[in-house]
Amino acid sequence: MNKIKVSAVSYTNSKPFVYGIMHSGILNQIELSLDIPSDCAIKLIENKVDIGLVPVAALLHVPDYHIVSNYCIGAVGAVDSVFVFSNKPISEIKTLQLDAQSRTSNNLAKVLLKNFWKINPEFVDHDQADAFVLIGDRTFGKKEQFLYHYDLAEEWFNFTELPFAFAVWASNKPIPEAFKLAFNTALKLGLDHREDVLKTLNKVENFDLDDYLMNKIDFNLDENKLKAISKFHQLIREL
Ligand SMILES: C=C(O[C@@H]1C=C(C(=O)O)C=C[C@H]1O)C(=O)O
Repeated sequence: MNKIKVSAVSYTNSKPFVYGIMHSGILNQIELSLDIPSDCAIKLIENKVDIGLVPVAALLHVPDYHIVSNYCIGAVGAVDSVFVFSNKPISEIKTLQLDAQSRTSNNLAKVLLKNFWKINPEFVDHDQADAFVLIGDRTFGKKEQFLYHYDLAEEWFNFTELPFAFAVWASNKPIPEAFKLAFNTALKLGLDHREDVLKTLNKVENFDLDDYLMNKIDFNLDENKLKAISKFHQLIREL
């Protein structure tokens, strides 16, 4: 049988999933790659992989997508790794630089700027902007370096009273039920072993990795996160 090609996110938030895949029998049915989120998106859209831990904003560009797991990269309130950083308060921001590694958070910033903060900054492609979006491990320990930091999952919660899902496991074609079952069992194994995953990680200054993987990232793709995804998609379409 041909192996199922899977692209997972290369950030710390996905380490429990990768641990689960590496420590279960499913590994020999999979060709696994670890990619930055924007590459996960491109690979799924261009059919270079069958399944991706894909930024939810990119699902709008996958014609026939199927969510293949009840797990995700989400948060209920603050996530602690997706920010707009600035030395000005949000109301004074005139220019904003997006994060080239992101698909979801860039769109989330645009949605919140328009609908929640109700400002209309220019999106620029240089690092002299008043503010910038940054996601993933590159944000760890950086909060104190700026006068203002806006956690976008927390701001989404303030705006909608909903949790948020940044990335979901989705395929671009139907996937056999038996594989899906084994895949989800592997993901669960990883989540159940987060303490072991944490033991393998190097300490990060000014950042609580334990709190991040045990509390801040919410891995369950429940009803309210699905509701959030559909609201988010609608707001992206209206941008
Ligand atoms: C919470 C995060 O979620 C992520 C954010 C993504 C995005 O903005 O496109 C995609 C995948 C996730 O890794 C993070 O990376 O910090």
